[in-house]
Amino acid sequence: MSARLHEFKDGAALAEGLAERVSGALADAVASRGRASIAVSGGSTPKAFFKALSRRDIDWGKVTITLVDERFVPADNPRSNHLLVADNLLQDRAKAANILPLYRDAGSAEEAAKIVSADAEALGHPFDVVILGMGTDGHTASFFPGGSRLAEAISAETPRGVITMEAEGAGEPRLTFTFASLQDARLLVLHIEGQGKKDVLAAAEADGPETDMPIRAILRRAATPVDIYWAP
Ligand SMILES: O=C1O[C@H](COP(=O)(O)O)[C@@H](O)[C@H](O)[C@H]1O
Repeated sequence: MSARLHEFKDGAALAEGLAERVSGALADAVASRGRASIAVSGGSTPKAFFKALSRRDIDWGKVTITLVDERFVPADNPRSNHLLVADNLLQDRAKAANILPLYRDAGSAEEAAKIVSADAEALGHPFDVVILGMGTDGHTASFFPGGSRLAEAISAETPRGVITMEAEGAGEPRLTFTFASLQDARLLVLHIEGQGKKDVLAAAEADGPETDMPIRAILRRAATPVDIYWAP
C-alpha cells in the first residue's frame, strides 16, 4: 500500500500541521457518528504534537483517547505512555476527552490485556485516528524485532484487541494493540522526526523480512494508506 510523505521545516510546524489534520478527522467523526476515537503512541516524539492538539477547539467530550501501546507500569511511573498523554494531551480544551488506559492493576499483563481488549470493543472499529511512532530498530507500537509474540501481533489473522509483548531492549513487559486493530484506521499516521528516523524508514521500505523491521507490516499491508509526517 502506497504511503504519502508530508515534510515540514521543523518539529513545531509539524506539530501544528498534524494537529490540524487530526483535529479535522476527529471533528468529522463526531459530526458523522456522534463520537470519535484516537489511539496515540508514546515515546519522545509526540510531545509537541500532543500540546498543539490539546488546544484545538473540537467537541472533546465526544472523543476517546487511547494508546497504541503501553509499558506494564502504573500511570504515575515516569516511563508510562499514559503519563505522557495525561501531561501533554489531556490538557487545555482536550481536558474534556475520555481516556481508555491500557495499564490495569490486574495482577499480570495478560490479565490487563484481556480487560482492555473487552473495554476497547465499546469504542467500535475501526479507530478514527491512529498515530504510530517508530523506533530506530524499526519497531512500531510494541511490535519489537525479536518480540516474544511478534508473529502473532503482526499477523492479519490475529483478532483486534490488545496482547502482551516482551522484548530485549523494551524494558518492562508491554501491552500493544494488534496489527488488525491499527491497520484500518480511518486516518493512519506515522509520525517520525530527524534524519536518523528517515534513514530507518528508507531501510524499512526496502526488501526484507517484516520480523527484522516490524514497521514493514504497516507500510506493506495496512488497508489504509499511511500518511507519514516528518520533520528534520
Ligand atoms: O517504545 C516506544 O517507542 C516508540 C518510538 O519512540 P520514540 O521515543 O523514538 O519517539 C513509540 O512509538 C512507542 O509508542 C513507544 O512505546
